[in-house]
Amino acid sequence: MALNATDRLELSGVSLTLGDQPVLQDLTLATGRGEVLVVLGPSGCGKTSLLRLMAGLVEPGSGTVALNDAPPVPGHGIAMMFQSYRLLPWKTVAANVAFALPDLPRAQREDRVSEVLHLVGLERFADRYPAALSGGMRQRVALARALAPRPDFLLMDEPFAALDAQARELMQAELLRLVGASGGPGVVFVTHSVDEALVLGDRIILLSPRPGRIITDMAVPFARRPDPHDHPDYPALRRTLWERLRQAVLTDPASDFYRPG
Ligand SMILES: Nc1ncnc2c1ncn2[C@@H]1O[C@H](COP(=O)(O)OP(=O)(O)OP(=O)(O)O)[C@@H](O)[C@H]1O
Repeated sequence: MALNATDRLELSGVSLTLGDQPVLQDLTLATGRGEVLVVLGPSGCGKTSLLRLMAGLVEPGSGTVALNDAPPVPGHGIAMMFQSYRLLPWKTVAANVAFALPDLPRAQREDRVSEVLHLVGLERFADRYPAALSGGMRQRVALARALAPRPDFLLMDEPFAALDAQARELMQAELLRLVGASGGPGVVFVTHSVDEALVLGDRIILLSPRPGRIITDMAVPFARRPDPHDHPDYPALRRTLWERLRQAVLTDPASDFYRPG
């Protein structure tokens, strides 16, 4: 996929230690607006820490992180989404989305809120409270809130992991539709699921157990196709990723699965 040269998120030789734990080691990668980069890896390998580095919430111990050639500043050009919806229960859907646009004059803010609620199909629910919505709908509100300030990049930390299978599939399709639209952000999407990685990713990086290193960086040959599961390359790629994940976990001395000898 051709990356947009003007909106780039780049890591160069990045390592991170938290407390006395080396968490990430020598990561070099670049992504751009319009790409869905999936980060796959075993538990505790540093996936969330990688997103926090990209958002400017932590600084690397060595190496550099750059959003459009400058260190990322929290809240500028980057939005985050998590497994928990993090909605304010005492505010309506519209007010939750508006919360992401504190600097816009009121009329413009209302227009933008309507626009993004329309994008995610929730315009009829603008006056409801989160408690009255299903999990999938709440996650749509969180997506609308993340997209409202038109971020260059959307960093997503297992955002659909708590949804039931059907809602998860709908949200995956929704995300690809929104990213595919012109002006859609670049996405860095963390998941434990090989299938989710293959359905969503233009590119997949696989991290080793902690300290996380990139052990695979692959383009997905059927990215953005309808019905990716039916593509002839799907089973082989799925097997390859599973095998690499399994090997990484089995050879990790810190893993519960490690069996010496
Ligand atoms: N503030 C901290 N101090 C020390 N260690 C930390 C700190 N924050 C995270 N860690 C450790 O760093 C490692 C990476 O954590 P991180 O949450 O980035 O991994 P992850 O791949 O997202 O995990 P999971 O898949 O379980 O969500 C973990 O072993 C965690 O215990």
